[in-house]
Amino acid sequence: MEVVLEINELNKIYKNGLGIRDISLNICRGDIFGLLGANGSGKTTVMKVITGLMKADSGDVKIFGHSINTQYEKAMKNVGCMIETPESYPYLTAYENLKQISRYYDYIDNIRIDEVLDIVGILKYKNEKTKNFSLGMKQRLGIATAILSNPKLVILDEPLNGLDVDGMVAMRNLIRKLSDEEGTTFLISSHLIHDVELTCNRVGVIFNGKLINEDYTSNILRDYSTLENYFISEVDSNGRT
Ligand SMILES: Nc1ncnc2c1ncn2[C@@H]1O[C@H](COP(=O)(O)OP(=O)(O)OP(=O)(O)O)[C@@H](O)[C@H]1O
Repeated sequence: MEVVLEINELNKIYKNGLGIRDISLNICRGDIFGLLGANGSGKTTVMKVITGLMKADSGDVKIFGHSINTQYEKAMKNVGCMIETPESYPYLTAYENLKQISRYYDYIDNIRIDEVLDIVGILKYKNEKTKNFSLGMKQRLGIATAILSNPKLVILDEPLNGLDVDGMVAMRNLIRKLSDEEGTTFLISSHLIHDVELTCNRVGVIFNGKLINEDYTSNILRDYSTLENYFISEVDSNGRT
């Protein structure tokens, strides 16, 4: 199986002693990997380091075989991401925001912009300035931005934040469709366990900055009635305080 994302012994400790320790993980083509963890467990830090927004203290990350330390542009060429709260130009419309992004690529036309706005359910707000967008609409625009260039690896930090039920179901369907039909690989962080159970084929549990376990969702659900029970059991056996 083609390894898309290879994380080797990644460490990033902030001055206050918090951060992530010894994270190693391989994610393969077509995987929808859910990184589950409580608030402050280290999910965003992992994603920031993987995408080069923050430099690791040690360790390496390879994306499509290219190290983010030594071949950053090649590594990130086929990556789309949304880390923390998505930002946009508030005085531009949704369309104009995506048009700005499209200028980095020579193959994104107006049809593709409409297509992604439609996919995330905000086509009807195409010509609205984003300063008037609700949290859920901003989140949808962030996801549209992440998938605009048809990336092969999509990294989404808490993609369901602020989405209503329809939005959550639509996002889940979109992720699964891209994975099934295009072989798109996803790394998603979330603390919404039920949604991870329904969306992800693999799950990793991060606790106090360490990846304490990871497995296929189907294996987990063979041993536990719900992913929540697995999560609680893993965290308890790793010394919840
Ligand atoms: N710049 C920083 N300086 C110091 N500590 C930080 C910094 N950024 C994050 N932390 C701490 O590192 C730990 C991991 O934070 P991180 O944001 O990665 O967690 P998270 O799992 O994404 O949390 P959440 O679900 O609340 O977004 C937390 O305890 C946080 O307080």
